[in-house]
Amino acid sequence: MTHMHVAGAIHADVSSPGPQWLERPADVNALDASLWSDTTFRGSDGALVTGGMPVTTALAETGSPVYLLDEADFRRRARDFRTAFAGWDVYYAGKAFLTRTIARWVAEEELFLDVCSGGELRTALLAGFPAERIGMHGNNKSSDELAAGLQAGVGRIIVDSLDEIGRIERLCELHGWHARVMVRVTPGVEAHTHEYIATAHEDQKFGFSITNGQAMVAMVRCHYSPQITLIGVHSHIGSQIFDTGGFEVAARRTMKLMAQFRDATGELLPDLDLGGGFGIAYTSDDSPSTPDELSSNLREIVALEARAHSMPVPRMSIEPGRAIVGPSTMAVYTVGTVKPVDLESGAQRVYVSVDGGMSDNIRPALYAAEYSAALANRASHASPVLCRVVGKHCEGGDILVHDVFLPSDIRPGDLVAVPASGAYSRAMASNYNHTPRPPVVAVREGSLTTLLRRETLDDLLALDVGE
Ligand SMILES: Cc1ncc(COP(=O)(O)O)c(C=O)c1O
Ligand SMILES: N[C@@H](CCCC[NH3+])C(=O)O
Repeated sequence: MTHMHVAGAIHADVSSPGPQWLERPADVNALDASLWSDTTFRGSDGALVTGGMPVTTALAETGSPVYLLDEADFRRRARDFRTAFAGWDVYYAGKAFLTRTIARWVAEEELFLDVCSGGELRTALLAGFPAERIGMHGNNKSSDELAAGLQAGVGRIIVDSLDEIGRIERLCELHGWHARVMVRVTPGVEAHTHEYIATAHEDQKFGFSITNGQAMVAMVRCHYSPQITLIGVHSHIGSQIFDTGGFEVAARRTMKLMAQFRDATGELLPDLDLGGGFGIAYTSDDSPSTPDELSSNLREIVALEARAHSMPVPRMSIEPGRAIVGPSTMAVYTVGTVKPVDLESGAQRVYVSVDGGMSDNIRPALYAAEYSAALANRASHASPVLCRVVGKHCEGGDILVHDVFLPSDIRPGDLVAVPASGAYSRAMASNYNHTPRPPVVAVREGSLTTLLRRETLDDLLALDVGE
């Protein structure tokens, strides 16, 4: 069955039912609280409110598109991890999103910080983040990056190759520095997540394999190095993981390795880090665990394994990134065009093009990540229609939200907000099609603080030093 269209008209009554997991909402204006930050709700005039401010007011100030970060929500999630994991060290994973202000909040909330590049390290140090509370990651840290970390006195470097261990030794010897090191191991876990973000199976770039003996080789090498103090073992199984089974296997294998190391060398390593990767809700179909649930699961597993190997429970740490910053932030875009298309089934889908896209959120294109969205500047009495929110880039896969029901009267000039956009969106943004990257603005109690300003075309053109 095909339909005749008046330009732009939407046949709401024949909209596709959407994918199975996506229910046609009874009320298209309702927000699923599990997807939005703590302070977000639909105000009495129909516009979304976040951090005590209508998004329409925020956008009048910031321009579009923008990432609005709910500061109270970010701090609350950081605190929830710290409280639930009391006695463990919680490292905020800066790769998810890091600015100087964020580093300051992380310090104020008494978390530690995981950085994975010289740029993240510099950002943290510029913010005055205490170096001894920083852990430094990376599978190919340059000598310059290692030197910056060693000179600053970072609390630990998580080593990922024998080449890196050699590099650290040479730097320490040359400058009289000393390194506190953890060995990143690959426990051979198949984490249930997208293959690009699973990091504990054998055939990938991170870590030393426990199975083939490389992990023990690296540990022994560090143990006997005069420039290095080996403090423990690190495992990170992947990201956006819901099932604690993977952590259980990782804890079992890493603690067995620590026991074998003790038996071989007589030294009991004090530290074990189980990494980050705790999943969040991007759509109503996702049901993540709370920090309390994660904590009691992990504590139980670790206590069990410690007993099994007659060792004390190590000094434990974790590295959540997404679970702290992801839900705190919504991306807000302005609708530019609305175009209904007919599907083979005879149903219809509406393509809603916005003023951002894969340059500010690559995750749907890269990992087939699902998101949700809502009309943000007003409420609507129109019936829900199946939409696809797409960007403005010259790429068919430039999709922000594959499937979402929005009101059928959605039109150019409307604002669309995408929740759970705080992690790995702006942090992974590019300038594809010479697109300046959007700002990130914190909202709290009705006032705005810019964390990252909007990039301008002049910023981009300044890089182009040709004639
Ligand atoms: C070593 C390490 N720690 C922590 C994280 C943070 O992961 P997430 O943001 O999923 O918690 C990552 C990213 O996957 C990582 O590679
Ligand atoms: N960037 C990934 C997560 C992996 C990042 C850290 N190892 C994502 O957006 O889901």
